[in-house]
Amino acid sequence: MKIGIIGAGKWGTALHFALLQKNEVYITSRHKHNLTNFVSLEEILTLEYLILVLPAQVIREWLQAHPLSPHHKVMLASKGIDIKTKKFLNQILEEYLPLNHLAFLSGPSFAAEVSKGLPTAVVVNSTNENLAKKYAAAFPDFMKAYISDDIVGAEIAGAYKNVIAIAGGICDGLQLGNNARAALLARGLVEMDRFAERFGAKKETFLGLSGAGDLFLTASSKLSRNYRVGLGLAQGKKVEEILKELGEVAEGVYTARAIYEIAKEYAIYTPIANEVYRILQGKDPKQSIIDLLERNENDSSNC
Ligand SMILES: NC(=O)C1=CN([C@@H]2O[C@H](COP(=O)(O)OP(=O)(O)OC[C@H]3O[C@@H](n4cnc5c(N)ncnc54)[C@H](O)[C@@H]3O)[C@@H](O)[C@H]2O)C=CC1
Ligand SMILES: O=C(CO)COP(=O)(O)O
Repeated sequence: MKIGIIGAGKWGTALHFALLQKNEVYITSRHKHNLTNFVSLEEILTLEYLILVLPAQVIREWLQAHPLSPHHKVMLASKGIDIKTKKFLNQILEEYLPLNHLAFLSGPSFAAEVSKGLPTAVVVNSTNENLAKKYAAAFPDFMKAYISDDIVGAEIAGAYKNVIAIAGGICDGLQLGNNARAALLARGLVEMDRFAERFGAKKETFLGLSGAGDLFLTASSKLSRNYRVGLGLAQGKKVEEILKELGEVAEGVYTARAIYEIAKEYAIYTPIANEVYRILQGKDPKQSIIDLLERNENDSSNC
């Protein structure tokens, strides 16, 4: 299969390494990289099967500047929610290509481990089963690719887990212990599912790789940029300083605001995401812990 990857950050280059095992893979980025088959964007756009791996907050402007053609098929590998429009990334891509030309990649997949060829499981989500199978078949033997049609669930799970991962970093940074982290991840998963089901997502998506799998991976490891943001916040650092030190994208910082605003508009109970948003705005993380431990009549569901 000939594949064109757009974006040569950590995840784009990891996918380039992995997919080269079984495919003819080309890659492009706004800056030149010394990678096999690094070509111009113009050359990439002559290919039919593409993978878009840019930070979520630039996807919309990138698509506006580089309109895709009707023959393109795109698998989006980014995770986030556009804060300007409050749209999920599948909603944005559907403005540029028909749904049956789109697939969305989700699941527990640190680029650093994929680049080492370590065993990884992902999910290719599409309403077009044949397209999902085609992209899934492109993955190498060390990456097991499942398929699903729950695009909304996968998109929300992949975005929301980054916000809970920031909370996980805060929890460990404050040395609150294993009991606290377990409670946080369990209640975070319930919150992710509660939010997503309002937009038609399937509960089973949150019990699988896209939800629980990616959440447990990201919210407990220093390999996660979002978890490391949480560690910095627990040390009292400002988010601007943390992101400067990080030098890479931490999607949860933007997704937290998107979820906070969407949840307010739709009256969805999202206590953990709300506290992460408030901490990013300067609230003392220790006060957030106190507030989250307070009983609330909304807490009874899905214990
Ligand atoms: N790193 C990882 O382990 C994983 C990342 N992802 C997702 O993949 C997406 C990309 O993440 P990473 O590659 O890790 O980020 P990164 O920070 O390593 O790289 C981002 C890339 O996007 C490029 N870029 C930034 N602004 C741009 C613009 N306006 N136009 C064109 N290119 C631009 C940068 O030059 C850089 O090459 C994110 O949504 C992330 O959540 C998903 C799974 C794993
Ligand atoms: O999405 C990821 C793993 O599945 C990467 O997480 P971070 O963006 O927090 O590094």
